[in-house]
Amino acid sequence: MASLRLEAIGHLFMKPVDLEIDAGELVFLSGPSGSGKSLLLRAVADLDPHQGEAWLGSESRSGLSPPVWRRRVGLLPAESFWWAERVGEHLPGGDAETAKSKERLSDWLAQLGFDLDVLDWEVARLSTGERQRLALIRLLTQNPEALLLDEATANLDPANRDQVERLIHDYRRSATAAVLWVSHDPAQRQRLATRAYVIQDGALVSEP
Ligand SMILES: Nc1ncnc2c1ncn2[C@@H]1O[C@H](COP(=O)(O)OP(=O)(O)OP(=O)(O)O)[C@@H](O)[C@H]1O
Repeated sequence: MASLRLEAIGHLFMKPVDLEIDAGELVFLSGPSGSGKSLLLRAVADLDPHQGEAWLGSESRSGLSPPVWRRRVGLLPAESFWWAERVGEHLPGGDAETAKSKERLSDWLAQLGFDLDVLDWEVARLSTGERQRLALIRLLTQNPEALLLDEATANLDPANRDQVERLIHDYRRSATAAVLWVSHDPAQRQRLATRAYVIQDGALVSEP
């Protein structure tokens, strides 16, 4: 239930950005390859050196420890990182037996086309699209209050893309989460967002 506010956030390739996303609002961000979209999300998540400050409601990022900030402002990177052998090891209560009693987790898995036995799968066998969908579920299990999504549907076919869009929509509504979504897809912007920005010459420009 908090807005996400960027105050003069800048990095090596970008002029400082001021942007406020209301609680429950979804804002799109696009721009040419290499224009600095991912670096901007990483700066907001405090993963790279940068200037400026970010706020979640009235709480500043610098007032919170980095792990707490990153749990509350969840980043879905374009390429997810997996550190354990099996999918379920990356999720709280992520073994198939416990997950049965976790209605939300099993619902999310079903919504994205997985049975509970996916939790026993080895990460090494996951396709790119499976990784992407499971990384989203992993992120949501941490109950983030705001989302930073880096091309969340880039590797998906239209049916899976629609399912992911729906899940993010439902989560945004139920958690009243502010969402900043990097996407190259103008049709996706038309479907989902009321406000969109593009990075041009290192600056954030509002799109009509
Ligand atoms: N660690 C780094 N050191 C130096 N340059 C970097 C580093 N990370 C990214 N860059 C450069 O910064 C620029 C912006 O990168 P970024 O990943 O933000 O682009 P992007 O807009 O997300 O592009 P794409 O749409 O292709 O994903 C690129 O030119 C990239 O090569």
